[in-house]
Amino acid sequence: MAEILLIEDDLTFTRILEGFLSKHGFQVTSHHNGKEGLKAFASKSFKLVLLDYRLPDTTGLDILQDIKKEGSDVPVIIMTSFSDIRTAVKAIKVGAFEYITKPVNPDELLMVVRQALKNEKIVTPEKKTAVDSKQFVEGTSVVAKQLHEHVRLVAPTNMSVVIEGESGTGKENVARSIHRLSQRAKGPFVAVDCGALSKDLAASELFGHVKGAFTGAMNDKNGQFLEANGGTLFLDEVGNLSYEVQVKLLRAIQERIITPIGSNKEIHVDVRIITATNDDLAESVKRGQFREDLYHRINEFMLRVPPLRERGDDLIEFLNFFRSAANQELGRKVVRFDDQVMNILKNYDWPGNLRELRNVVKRSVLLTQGDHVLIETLPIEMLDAVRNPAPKTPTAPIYDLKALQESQEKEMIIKTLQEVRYNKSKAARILNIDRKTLYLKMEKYNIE
Ligand SMILES: Nc1ncnc2c1ncn2[C@@H]1O[C@H](COP(=O)(O)OP(=O)(O)OP(=O)(O)O)[C@@H](O)[C@H]1O
Repeated sequence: MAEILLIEDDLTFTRILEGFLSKHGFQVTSHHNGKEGLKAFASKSFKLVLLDYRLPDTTGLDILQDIKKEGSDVPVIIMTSFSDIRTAVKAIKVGAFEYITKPVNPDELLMVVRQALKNEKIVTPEKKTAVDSKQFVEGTSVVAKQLHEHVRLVAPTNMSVVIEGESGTGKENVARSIHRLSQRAKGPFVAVDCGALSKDLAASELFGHVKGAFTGAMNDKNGQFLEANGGTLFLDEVGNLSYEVQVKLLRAIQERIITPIGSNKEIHVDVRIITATNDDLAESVKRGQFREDLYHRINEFMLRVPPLRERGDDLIEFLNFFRSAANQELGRKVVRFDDQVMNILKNYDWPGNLRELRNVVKRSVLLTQGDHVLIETLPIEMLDAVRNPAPKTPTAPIYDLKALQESQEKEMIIKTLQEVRYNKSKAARILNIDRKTLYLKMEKYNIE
C-alpha cells in the first residue's frame, strides 16, 4: 500500500482527502504545517507528498525546495488556488511532479496521484521504440512554423542547442524532435531535470560515481552522460547547475571525457547536448552565475519556444489534441467545446502554457457529462480572470495626444515586462530601446 504524506492546514479538507485516498487503497499520514510535515518526511520513506501551497508557517514552494535539496526524487504534488497558478508553475520548475488547483476535484486528484506514483519525471530515457511525430502538434502560426523550420535545420547537425522559453511551452518536446530528426535518432535520448537535482547529487547524477565515493554511494553508478552515449543528453533548467558542476560539464563537452566521482578513470563519451532554460542565460552570465565559456559552448544555436498566448490559432489545435488524449485516457467521448468555452479559452493568457492547457482540458473532459464541454467545467477563477481582467491604466483623454502617447507607452512597457517575466534586457530588446532608456521610462511611469 503506497504511503502518502499530506501537508495541509485545513482540517476538514484533510479529513476528506484522508477518507477519499484510503478508500482507494492509499495510506495517508497528515500534518498541518510545514515544519511538522518536513520532520515527518525526514523520518520515514513516503512514496508521494501532497502539499498545500499556503501553509501557516511557510509556503509549499519552500517545503518543496527543502525536499529537493536533500536529493529526494519522491514526487510532490502541489495543491494551489487558481490565483497562485504562476507560483505553481514555478513549483514545477523546482521539481514538483504536478500541480492541481483547488477546489480539488477527487477524480482529478486520483488521476494525478496514480500518475505520480509511476513517476519517471527526473530522468526519462527515451523508450527504444521510435516516437511518432503524430503525437505532437506542430501548429501553423507564424512563430510555430519558424520554430519547426529551425528545428529541421539544426537537427541533422551535431550543434549544441539552447532552447529558451517559459515554463510549460514544450521545450522538452522540441528537444525530442531534434533528437528524432538527427542522425542519432537510433541512440538514446536522456532527459535530466537539473532543476530537480540537489547541488550535492548533480555531479554524480551526470557523471556517475564509484562505490564508496561518498556516504550513501553503495554501488558504482553510471551517470546520465554515459547513459546518453551515442545519443542526445537533454539538460532541462541548465541554469540551475552549480558553478562546480558547470566546470565539469564544460570539460565533458569540450574534451568528450568524463570522470565518475571518486574515480581516476577517464571515460570517452559521444553525446550531443541540448539544454533548456526559462531564465535568460546571457543575463546569468553577466551576473556571474553562469560560466561564459560554457554558455558559448552549449549555445551554438538558440531556439525560442513561444508562449501559448503568442501562438494564435495553434490554441485550437492544441485543444483538440489534449481533448482526444483526455478522452482516450479517461474513456470519454467528448467531441467539442461549447462556443462560450472557446471564447474564454481564447481570451485567457495561459501563464502555465501547454501544461496548464493540458490540465484544464483534462479536468473539463473529466467533468463533462455529455459530448461537449460546457462552461461550468472551467475553473471559476479562470472565468473571473477573463471576465474581470486586472484594471489597466486609466485611459487618457482623447484630445491630449502627449498623454495618450505616454499612456500607450506605459501600457506597452508593462505588457512586455510581464511577457518576459520582468527580464529587463529582453524587454528592452523587444521594445527596441536600450536598457538605460527602459530604466528611465520605468522610473518615469512608476513601474516597479
Ligand atoms: N508540440 C506539442 N504537442 C502536444 N503536446 C505538447 C507539445 N509540446 C508540449 N506538449 C505537452 O505540454 C506539456 C509541457 O511540455 P514540456 O514539459 O515539454 O514543457 P517545458 O517547456 O519543457 O516545461 P518546463 O519549462 O517546465 O520544463 C507536456 O505535457 C507535453 O507533453
